[in-house]
Amino acid sequence: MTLTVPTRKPPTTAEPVFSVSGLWKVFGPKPERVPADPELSALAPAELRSRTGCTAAVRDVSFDVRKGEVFVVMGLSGSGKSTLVRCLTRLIEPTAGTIAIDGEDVRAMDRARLRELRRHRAAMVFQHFGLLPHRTVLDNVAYGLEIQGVGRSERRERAAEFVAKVGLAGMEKRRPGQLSGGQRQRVGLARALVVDPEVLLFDEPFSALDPLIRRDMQDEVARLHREEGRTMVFITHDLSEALKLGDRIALMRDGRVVQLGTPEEIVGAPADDYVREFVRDVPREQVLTCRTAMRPACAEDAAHGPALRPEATVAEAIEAVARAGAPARVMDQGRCLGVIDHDRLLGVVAGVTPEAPAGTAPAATAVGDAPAPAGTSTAPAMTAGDAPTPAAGTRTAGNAPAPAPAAESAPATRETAPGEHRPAPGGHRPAPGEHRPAPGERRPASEAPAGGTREAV
Ligand SMILES: Nc1ncnc2c1ncn2[C@@H]1O[C@H](COP(=O)(O)OP(=O)(O)OP(=O)(O)O)[C@@H](O)[C@H]1O
Repeated sequence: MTLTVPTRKPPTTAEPVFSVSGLWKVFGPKPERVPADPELSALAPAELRSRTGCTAAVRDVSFDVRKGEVFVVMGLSGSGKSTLVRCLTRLIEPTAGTIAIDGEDVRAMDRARLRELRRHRAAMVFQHFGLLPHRTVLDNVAYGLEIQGVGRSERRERAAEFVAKVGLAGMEKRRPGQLSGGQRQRVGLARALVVDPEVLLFDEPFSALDPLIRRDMQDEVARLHREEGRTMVFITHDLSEALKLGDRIALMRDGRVVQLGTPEEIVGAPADDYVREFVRDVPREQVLTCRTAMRPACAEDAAHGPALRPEATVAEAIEAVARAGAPARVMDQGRCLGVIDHDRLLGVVAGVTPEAPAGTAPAATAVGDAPAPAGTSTAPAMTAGDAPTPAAGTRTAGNAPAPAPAAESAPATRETAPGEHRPAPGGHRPAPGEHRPAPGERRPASEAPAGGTREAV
């Protein structure tokens, strides 16, 4: 699998735009009895179908989409992705549960309010974007403004701005038939963007595009997100697309969200065998970060070696360590959080957690980024008081790793306290002076992805 996962900002903890709780969508006769009856709601999909004739496309799903994040809904065909996202704006009527946008109850909205929701607040970009064939590119983009009643000259001016923004300047007068598939998709994107929605909902927008154009469009979405910080919900069944674009990923199976977390959490700590199978071929070094891979620093290595940010990928660390010929320091605001050496790098690539080198004492030290001049005393070794302390509610050393969260209700992500060592997702948090592989984190070498499947960033 080729993967180009950008170094990303830590996941936002901003307030939710969408809040979804206990959501069900059941197709079939008398659908509301399924979520209401614990016996029926516990049935496996095939049994539910044979006993009731119903399909539970979405089963008791809860999550928040936070302001400014790209929230990816991923899963195999038929897992319920489209149904779930269509429920958000009631393009499909939910059977049970609650949905709120900015605190407003979506299920209580009347038709006019719903229309307003779909036109102004949560615009959908479809795979088949339904461009109007007899209109020019400019008029297709302006269409969304036209239904909003914006005057002709203003809407043409704004449309031209968004045509340029998606890289189609000069093509304003063409008709959709004179465009390639990728260009048409850009028109669809500009048409959704021009109405300035709070949230963009993408339903597998690029799955019909050939791989190169697809990558182009993914980059376009990533760029727009970077520049505008717009909240996006993005459906895909393509893992590399999910890892590339998603700040967080909800992985669906048979209508349920089986895991919700950052790409790093999904790849580093699959919640079950299904997720593990999904992420098996992912080049871990391109997803896992230095914060996850590092070991505690000793006093002497806290002052030497190349400096990396905690969010840098292990792939970046491999390059830095190879160039310097020495372990890299993971630095945050002048503080050495830990060290990444060859053992750690190999451990990530092989999918195993290396044992600590004998005698390694952890040292989290407040030192400058610049290496200490030769002959000066190195930074002081960490005192007990400096020890990275787990934030309240997190695991402490020695605890078995908590199973990765099955849904939003579990703490899929959390902010890291300043100076705190963030544990490998599902992995281990070493106690001071201790290195222990986390149970369940160690993968047998036979399971490690073959070297041949990996490609450089
Ligand atoms: N109108 C409907 N009536 C009955 N069953 C439906 C209906 N729409 C969807 N389903 C069923 O609900 C389940 C989820 O479908 P959905 O389209 O949400 O999945 P998906 O993950 O988006 O799939 P894909 O990736 O193929 O688009 C499937 O079993 C599907 O057959």
